[in-house]
Amino acid sequence: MTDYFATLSEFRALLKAQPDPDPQALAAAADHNMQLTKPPAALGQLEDLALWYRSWRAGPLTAIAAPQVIVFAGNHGVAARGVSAFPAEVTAQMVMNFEHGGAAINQIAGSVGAMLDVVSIDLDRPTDDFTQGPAMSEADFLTALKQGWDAVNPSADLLVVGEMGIANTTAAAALACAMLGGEAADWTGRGTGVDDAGLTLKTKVVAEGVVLHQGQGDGMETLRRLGGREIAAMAAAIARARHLRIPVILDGFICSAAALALVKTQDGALDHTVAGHLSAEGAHDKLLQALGKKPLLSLGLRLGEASGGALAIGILKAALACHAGMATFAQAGVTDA
Ligand SMILES: Cc1cc2ncn([C@H]3O[C@H](COP(=O)(O)O)[C@@H](O)[C@H]3O)c2cc1C
Ligand SMILES: O=C(O)c1cccnc1
Repeated sequence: MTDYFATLSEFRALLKAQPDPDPQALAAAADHNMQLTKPPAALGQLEDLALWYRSWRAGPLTAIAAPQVIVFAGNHGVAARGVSAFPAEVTAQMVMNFEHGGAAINQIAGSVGAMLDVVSIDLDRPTDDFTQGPAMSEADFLTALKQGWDAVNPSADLLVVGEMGIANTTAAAALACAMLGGEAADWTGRGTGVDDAGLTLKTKVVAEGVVLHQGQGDGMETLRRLGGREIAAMAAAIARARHLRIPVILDGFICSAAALALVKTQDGALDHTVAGHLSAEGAHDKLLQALGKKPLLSLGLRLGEASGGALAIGILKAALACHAGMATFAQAGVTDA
């Protein structure tokens, strides 16, 4: 199996040839789970998570030791339409903040013991305004996909991807609307906190983009037309993780829109992912329903930066710590039912 791509059709071919979960590892994990010192299913979803995780990472029973968080940053031409409560320069300023350890994601990643990588993609060159034409040329789109693919650390044992890009809730709403249908208003939320007039304008901009680009191709083509560099990179990183059998926790609304583009291109492309949290951004619940994912956490976050996904690393770590570290009934001398 080839593990790189020089063209978009090679990227699509890679998506088609992705590995599946290991049924033997899953059966062994289920058997082990039954022997642990607790009533059956008493750890609820933690047990499902452990079994799912082990089905992707066959091999010795171990705790999660090397989670990776990647924040991709990109700028959006559509920001010039006034769709964000903040100016576009904040994207680059926040990248500096990530590098100096001052953002929310620095603290959250640190608190769950994850390494944090920040990848800026052509911040000086915003994408084109998607209400005028495709956001990215094929060459720019391919470059962003490669940045995402390359950013995944092959020795990570869990991945969370997130983003920074002023105006990217507009791009994410347009992606969801184009791929899932409905009205622009169904998918457009307040992002960084636009007021009512801002929300009306933002909804109009989303509708214009969807009218221009809807039905022009598969998920990848929609991503090129309505997405952004950081959104494309997130999609490619999620795909690379599958290639490396690294389970992925999805973050909020924007990350979910990137994920949607993958699964609209290739059925099953998100089987190695779970939803970390439910974002307070308007349409995230509907988007997660479309992905068939139930969020692990619901804490009212509406930040992005991989923050909600990174918080859920703690849940997955605990699930695997129980699965790998608990004694069996036989080992502990506890009487089984
Ligand atoms: C200081 C600051 C830090 C952030 N961290 C993430 N975002 C989030 O807000 C942006 C999306 O919202 P919109 O579409 O309304 O621009 C993205 O950059 C996202 O990551 C931030 C936004 C700001 C202002
Ligand atoms: O859920 C998200 O990803 C989100 C919501 C609001 C602003 N930025 C990101």
